Amino acid sequence: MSAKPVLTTHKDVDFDPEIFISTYYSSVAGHEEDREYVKFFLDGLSDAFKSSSSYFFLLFTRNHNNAKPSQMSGGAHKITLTDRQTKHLNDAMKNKKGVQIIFLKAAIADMIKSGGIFPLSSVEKRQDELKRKIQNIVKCDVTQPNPVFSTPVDGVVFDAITSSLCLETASVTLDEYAKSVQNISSLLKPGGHLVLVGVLDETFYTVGEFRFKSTCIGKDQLQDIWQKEGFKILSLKDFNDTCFSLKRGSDLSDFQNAFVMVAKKIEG
Ligand SMILES: C[S@@+](CC[C@H](N)C(=O)[O-])C[C@H]1O[C@@H](n2cnc3c(N)ncnc32)[C@H](O)[C@@H]1O
Repeated sequence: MSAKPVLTTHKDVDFDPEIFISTYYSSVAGHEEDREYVKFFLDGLSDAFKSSSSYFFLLFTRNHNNAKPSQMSGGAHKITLTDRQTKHLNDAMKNKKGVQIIFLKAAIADMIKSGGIFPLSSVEKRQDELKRKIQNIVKCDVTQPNPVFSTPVDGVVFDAITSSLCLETASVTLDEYAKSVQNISSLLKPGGHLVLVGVLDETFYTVGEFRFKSTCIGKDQLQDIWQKEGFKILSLKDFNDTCFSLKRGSDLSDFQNAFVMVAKKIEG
């Protein structure tokens, strides 16, 4: 029998992206307990970005074209990648065989086989295109008032931000979550768009020997917090409405639902 995972938080322990990917994203269906939630995210992001879901793993998208959400994937030509840990992002950029944190080749390949979003010939092209657009990889801590504090992007306000499965794991209480929302909002220009991927009603998720605590946030609380921060929610798709009810209680994670939200920071 394997040892019981150690309960911790992202503040205390770095997680291992290789174990994370092999656990949750080994195929387009995701982990068997998660019942195609990866496909739900890809489809949801595909709708949000219209022509591409390549930004699945990108936290912050900087776009100098003032693009609308439907134009963001094509329009964004300067992208900044951020995370609390940046080593895996740097490795992935340097080494094609490195951690495939940006492109889930297996997942994309499966989708192609099943007639999904990507034509086969475009996968490598998209990968190269995205690599060209990534200008910076910088550390960020969403729990801090100035989350991206390192040069060269300190003080920059972004045209669009995308964040995936980060906010709920960066904190534990709803108050802390709301503070992270405030911190992220300070990085987005008024009128800018946010594309947010997350899970609902989750208290933990497990990566290898560590069980990370998570903010247990419901759909209404999510909307409430973003609206109070001055965002207009343009769309909010959730897994249980779109696919089927998860109702899970697993050793891996206890999230009950997942969502893709598109919101706009209100001007003035
Ligand atoms: C569940 S993983 C999600 C990884 C990836 N974005 C995805 O969608 O699969 C959570 C990520 O949040 C990052 N993270 C945790 N706390 C953070 C913080 N305070 N600020 C920024 N990133 C944080 C972790 O380093 C990790 O990469």
